[in-house]
Amino acid sequence: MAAGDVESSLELSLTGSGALPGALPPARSRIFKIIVIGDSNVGKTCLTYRFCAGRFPQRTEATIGVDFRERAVTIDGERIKIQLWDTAGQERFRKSMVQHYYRNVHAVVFVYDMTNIASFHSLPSWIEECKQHLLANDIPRILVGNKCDLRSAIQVPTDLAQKFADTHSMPLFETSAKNPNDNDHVEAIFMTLAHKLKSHKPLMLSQPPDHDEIHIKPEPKPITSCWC
Ligand SMILES: Nc1nc2c(ncn2[C@@H]2O[C@H](COP(=O)(O)OP(=O)(O)OP(=O)(O)O)[C@@H](O)[C@H]2O)c(=O)[nH]1
Ligand SMILES: [Mg+2]
Repeated sequence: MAAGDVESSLELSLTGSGALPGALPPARSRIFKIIVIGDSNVGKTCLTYRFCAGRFPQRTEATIGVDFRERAVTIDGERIKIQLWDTAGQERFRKSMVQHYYRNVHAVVFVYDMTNIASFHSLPSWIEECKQHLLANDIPRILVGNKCDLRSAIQVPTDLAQKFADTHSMPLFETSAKNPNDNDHVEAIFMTLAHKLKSHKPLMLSQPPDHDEIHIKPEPKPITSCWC
C-alpha cells in the first residue's frame, strides 16, 4: 500500500478549561476522527505522535483529558485530515471528557501493551465503554498491541491476542511506536484505517473539535515521509 503524501501535522489538546476562540479556522477537506483508547501507559500518546510527527517523543506524561494530533494526507488524489484523539487512560483524567471522545467518531483504535497482560485484560471494559456510548456497529475498529520491541518482556502471546481480535471481529496489529521497523509499521496501520474509511465514502466535512475549548500546543515539525 502506498502511504499518502504528508502535507501537515498539528497538535492540539482539550482539557476542559480556558479558551482560545478562533484559534483554528475550519478547513474544508474531509476529516476522519479516530479515537485511540486503552489503559494508561500502553503507548497511545507515543503511537499517535509517531504517526503525526514521524518520530518517538523524547518524553511523555500521562495524558490529561485528550490530545488531538492531526495529519493531512492525500489518498487517491483526495486531501484528507486524519484527526487522532489521544485519550487519557487514567480514569481520573478521563471523567469530564468522555462524552467528547465518542461524538461523531469514525473509527476506534484499541491499544494494549504487549508487555503488560493487565492492559490486555482491560480490553473488554474499553469495548464496553464504546457500547455504552452507542457507537454504531459498522464503525471500523482495530486492535493494536504496542511495545513489540521489548521482546524479552512480552506477556501477551500473539495467538491469544489474535483469538480475542477474531472474537470481536477486529484486525490485530503488533507494533512498536519506539522502533518503527518492528512488525507492523505504525504508519501502515493508520493509513490502512484511513483507506478503509475513505472507501466507505462517508459524508464528513472538516470541523474543528469544540473550538471553544481548544488549546494550541507547540506544533510538531511537518515531515516529508514517515517511513523511517
Ligand atoms: N519500549 C517501548 N516503550 C514505549 C513504546 N510506546 C510507548 N512507550 C513508553 O511507554 C510509556 C507510556 O507511553 P505513553 O504513550 O505516554 O502512554 P499512554 O497510553 O499515552 O498513557 P496515558 O496518557 O496515561 O493514557 C512511556 O514511557 C513511553 O516511552 C514502545 O513502542 N516501545
Ligand atoms: Mg497519553
